[in-house]
Amino acid sequence: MTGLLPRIHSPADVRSLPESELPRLCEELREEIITVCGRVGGHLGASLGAVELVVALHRVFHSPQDSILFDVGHQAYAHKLLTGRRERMGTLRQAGGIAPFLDPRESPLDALAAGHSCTAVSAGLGMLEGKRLMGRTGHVVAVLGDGALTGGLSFEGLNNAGGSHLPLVVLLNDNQMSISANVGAIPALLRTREARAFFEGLGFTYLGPVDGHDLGALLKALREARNSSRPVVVHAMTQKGRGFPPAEADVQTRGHAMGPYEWRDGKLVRSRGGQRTFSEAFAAALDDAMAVDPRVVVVTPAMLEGSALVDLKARYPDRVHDVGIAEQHAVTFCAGLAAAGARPVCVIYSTFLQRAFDQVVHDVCLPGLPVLFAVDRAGLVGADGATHQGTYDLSSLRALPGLALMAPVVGEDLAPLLAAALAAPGPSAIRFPRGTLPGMPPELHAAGTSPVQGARWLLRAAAPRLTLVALGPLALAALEAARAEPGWSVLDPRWVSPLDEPALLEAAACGHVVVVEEGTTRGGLGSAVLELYAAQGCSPRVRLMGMPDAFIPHGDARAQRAELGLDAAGMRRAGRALLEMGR
Ligand SMILES: Cc1ncc(C[n+]2csc(CCOP(=O)(O)OP(=O)(O)O)c2C)c(N)n1
Ligand SMILES: CC(=O)[C@@H](O)[C@H](O)COP(=O)(O)O
Ligand SMILES: [Mg+2]
Repeated sequence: MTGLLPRIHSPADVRSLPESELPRLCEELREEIITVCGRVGGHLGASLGAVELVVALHRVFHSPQDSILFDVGHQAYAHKLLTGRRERMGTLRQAGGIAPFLDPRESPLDALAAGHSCTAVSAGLGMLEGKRLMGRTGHVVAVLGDGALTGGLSFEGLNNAGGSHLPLVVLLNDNQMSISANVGAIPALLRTREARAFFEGLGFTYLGPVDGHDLGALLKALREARNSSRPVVVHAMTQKGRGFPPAEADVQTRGHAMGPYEWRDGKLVRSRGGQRTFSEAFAAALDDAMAVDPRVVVVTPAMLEGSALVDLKARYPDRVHDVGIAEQHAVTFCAGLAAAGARPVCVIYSTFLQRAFDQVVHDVCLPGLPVLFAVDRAGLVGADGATHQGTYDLSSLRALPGLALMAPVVGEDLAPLLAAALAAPGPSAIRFPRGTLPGMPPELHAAGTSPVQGARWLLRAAAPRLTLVALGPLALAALEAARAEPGWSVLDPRWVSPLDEPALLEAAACGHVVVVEEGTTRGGLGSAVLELYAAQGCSPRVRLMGMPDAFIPHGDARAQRAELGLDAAGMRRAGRALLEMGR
């Protein structure tokens, strides 16, 4: 018997199937998602839980005339499979392949470009209003998870939508999970009868709760929602990871995001590498700091798992706070903690910190409060692509008066930098990348990891011709490059703000400086160095290397580094070209 999926190229094909075939279609979608994720990894749990929702949505709504907006987009693999991308799904999250989330540039059936959470209601309402303004018809459905209801932006949208009386359909995919178990009062309220009163109080018609795996019930509720002339919430209860026993059994995340896996002798084998990550090393340093200083508290906006804080939370349940997908709140909550005398550490991905920039400026830096931002996933992140690259933390944080900004080269740098940050009277940030810890090269052993004040020479040429000023782990590639080039020195600036000005002026004395950072070159470390040289009337030849003025898509981070010249070979090429210019 041939499958149904190969015959489905668009939502119209889903609509043309007899309703009795839909359960089989769901089964095939699950099999395909499990197979694809096994090969290439991905957001398995959420996508498995949303299979029936996706099928029912495409059955009831006619996209692209109707717009279906998936919050984040990590739950929408079934949507990708039903919208002409099945044959390319094996390229998911790889360079040039199918995108990790949804993007209208990949398919006109992706109504919303996303990757960050809590945007669907606002964008959906805007689309509905935009269609009205442009004289276009078509329904709009915002599909969001219970996790998205921990974020303020969703509520800004719900407030506006409920007051607008426009017929926005909100499909609430309630699986009781964010990445970890969901947190706070609102998810708890969703489990009670108050859910109806809550949404009705906000101006919505409430339909549910419906079993989100019961196609009949879903189709009925969605048809009713489609026919409504006012805002509607359809509350669907789903199971994250459904249909894949290892995900269903994973109490931590229900298989939220999994690396490639395979079955051997009936058992699932995951290749996790086993090496320690920067996040894990930072969490270990935090553990030590918390043991000796009871003022230290840790705050994460819904990234306990990714930031390796699960064990720390178990050890210090009252001093590690998961505040939900609420970056703005996380930062201002830290400001309050600091104002009360605590030493808060806000562990936050670089890309998600973007959402809380004003809170960093207004609530933390302006009053000069001692909040430490542990900026995880700084730089290239790989398969999550453009929405998740840690591109802007250096250039945005560097601009803030009084904020000390530091970067470790190796894991051994983390504890001394953390100690320095916790001892500082004002705000500070330590940025570190996604991925495993590098080894400690002999030059770093010699230079040492403390004291941490100022820059650190990792290699000093006897007759210097060029200095590589390289931030974070890129200093290791700089060392490799410089070892092969006579007359090249390597300076690890360690602090982007305040800059170690004497060391950077010394770096310029040889006449040629290459500044390397994993962040946008617009306004980052390189710009800071150029500003210093301009202010001091010092004019070496300078080349800036970093992330370009463009959004970098999904791909292998290591390969992308090489493409951008952020490896030893690229630094050698750049340095040589700079020296050539001087001839
Ligand atoms: C602004 C922002 N913060 C954090 C994340 C990381 N993140 C991605 S999915 C997710 C959980 C979302 O939970 P929910 O909306 O309930 O969807 P589910 O995964 O349960 O289907 C989180 C925290 C993000 N994508 N965007
Ligand atoms: C969808 C989302 O935002 C997260 O699941 C993210 O993909 C996690 O990234 P890490 O794998 O780097 O923790
Ligand atoms: Mg959820």
